[in-house]
Amino acid sequence: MTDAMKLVVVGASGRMGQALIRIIHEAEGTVLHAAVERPGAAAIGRDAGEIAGLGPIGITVTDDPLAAFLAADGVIDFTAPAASVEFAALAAQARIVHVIGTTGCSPDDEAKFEAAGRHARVVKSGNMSLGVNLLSVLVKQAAKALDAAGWDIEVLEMHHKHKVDAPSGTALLLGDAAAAGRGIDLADHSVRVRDGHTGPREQGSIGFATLRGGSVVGDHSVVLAGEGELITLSHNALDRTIFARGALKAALWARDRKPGYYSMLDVLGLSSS
Ligand SMILES: NC(=O)c1ccc[n+]([C@@H]2O[C@H](COP(=O)([O-])OP(=O)(O)OC[C@H]3O[C@@H](n4cnc5c(N)ncnc54)[C@H](O)[C@@H]3O)[C@@H](O)[C@H]2O)c1
Ligand SMILES: O=C(O)C1=N[C@H](C(=O)O)CCC1
Repeated sequence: MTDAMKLVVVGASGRMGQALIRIIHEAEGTVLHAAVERPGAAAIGRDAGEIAGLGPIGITVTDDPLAAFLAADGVIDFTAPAASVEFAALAAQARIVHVIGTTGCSPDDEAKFEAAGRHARVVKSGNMSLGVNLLSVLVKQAAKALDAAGWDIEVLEMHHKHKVDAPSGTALLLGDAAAAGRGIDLADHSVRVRDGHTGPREQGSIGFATLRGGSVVGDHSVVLAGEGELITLSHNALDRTIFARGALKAALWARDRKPGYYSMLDVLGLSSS
């Protein structure tokens, strides 16, 4: 029997960090090895279980990721772009699994994650849920089937008021799926803001609309708008545990892989769809 996978949660006192600590605590086959927060965070020195609402579990939150990664098998990272870049270098040094859920990363950050995949087993996705990844496959198929001359594609998203990046990682993932279906590059065809006298819609563009408010966990719709009819493909996240469960699945999947840069579609066996 293989030993339980020893996981580090970075960003331990964040919304996702707490959800991850709870999920790891109840899951079979994984154990919380360490919990890391940024220097100066109120959680440093506190018990990780207390922070996540479990009661004490004997893991003290630290601000020393290098020491935390040393004897670990993997790190799960839902933090911020600069922090994830730093963790990618450390995970590559330790040659462990690095599951990255952080969104809002720049192309330069993405290049660093890919480079880290030469030594670490990196899994990165803008959305770790099964539902959104399956939705992306459907969006790709729909965009392929419906020609750009007759069908316009718009991606809508709403998240809680604390979210700091836009469009969401999921919206971009769905936009990428639509672009892949059409055989185009999203960067050359996306319209991320409309304001003032915009003129008519450019044929073949993929538009984004962002809403922020309240405690919405994550709602996404891809609208395919034709003459006289609309197709809407949607996903509503009701609870953050869907992302935490997906991240855990990714860590366990990556444990026996060779070093590389993987997506959630690889984990779910949907990458050839
Ligand atoms: N891919 C997905 O499925 C998915 C799902 C949910 C959230 N997210 C993304 O995950 C990220 C975090 O979301 P959240 O709602 O938990 O945010 P949050 O602000 O509640 O938590 C982020 C945590 O990271 C910590 N952090 C920042 N820098 C750090 C550092 N250098 N070292 C250690 N900890 C550090 C912060 O102190 C904070 O506690 C965001 O980018 C969000 O978009 C992705
Ligand atoms: O709460 C967030 O922040 C979320 N971020 C991801 C995104 O940017 O798509 C996934 C949904 C929740």
